[in-house]
Amino acid sequence: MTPSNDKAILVRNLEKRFGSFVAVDRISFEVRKGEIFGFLGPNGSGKSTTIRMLCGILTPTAGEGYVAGHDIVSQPETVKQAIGYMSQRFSLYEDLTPYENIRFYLGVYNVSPDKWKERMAWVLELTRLKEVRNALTRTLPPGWRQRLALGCALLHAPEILFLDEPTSGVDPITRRHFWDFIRQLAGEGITIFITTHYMDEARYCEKIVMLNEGRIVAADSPENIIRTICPERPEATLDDAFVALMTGKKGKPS
Ligand SMILES: Nc1ncnc2c1ncn2[C@@H]1O[C@H](COP(=O)(O)OP(=O)(O)OP(=O)(O)O)[C@@H](O)[C@H]1O
Repeated sequence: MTPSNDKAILVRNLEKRFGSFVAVDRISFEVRKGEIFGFLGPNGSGKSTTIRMLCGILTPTAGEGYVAGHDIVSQPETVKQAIGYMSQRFSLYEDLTPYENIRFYLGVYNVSPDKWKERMAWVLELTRLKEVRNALTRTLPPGWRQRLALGCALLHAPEILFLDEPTSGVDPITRRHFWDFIRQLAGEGITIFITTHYMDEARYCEKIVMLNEGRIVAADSPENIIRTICPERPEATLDDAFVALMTGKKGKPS
């Protein structure tokens, strides 16, 4: 298998075992460049394990994967340079200021020092945090900290952004603003790979892969998944389709 030009991510028969336990069971999927791609599944279904393999920090036990054209097994370091990653916990130093957090991540991502000033200004502008750049991060509202974490993940101008449950614990308005931001980034050509437990926001994804017990149980647009899984229920939601797929019950009228 070789990566093609319009694919940001290409995965074939990817597997991860921990001893005899199969956490990710030979999954295959593709993500187009600039796509907003949703990776959904219940707790323990293998989402984070897959993300860790795609980010080059966990070695698969079998299968292949290419991220931004780089082999996740033989080129994990180049993969890391091409991606941004934001976790549920935002990974910020709460006792540092936004300015100091950004300064820290410029070093982590190996951004060349002659670009620091320009990237710092760019990120403070993008995240609308210029006015509070010298306040303590822990004093900022969750939505602002979320923007800061997202900005830090973008400092090295990655081609692909991995967002692992980025909206956990933030209110619905902040979530909506966050999604406006995500769409803006995708519009600029950045590929978005996102996991979420909120089905209302998964509807914003152009394509979704649903995972259960390490296996792919659905892969399509949200609309097509709903139509296929709940064919007799025109009012069905993605939530209904998700529950039907995870419990093995057909999406019939109750
Ligand atoms: N290092 C490890 N050693 C053994 N088992 C592991 C290890 N990492 C993950 N697992 C197991 O693999 C399975 C998949 O875990 P994973 O964290 O990928 O799920 P997830 O879909 O991301 O769940 P969540 O939504 O709760 O984050 C779980 O049963 C987990 O206990």
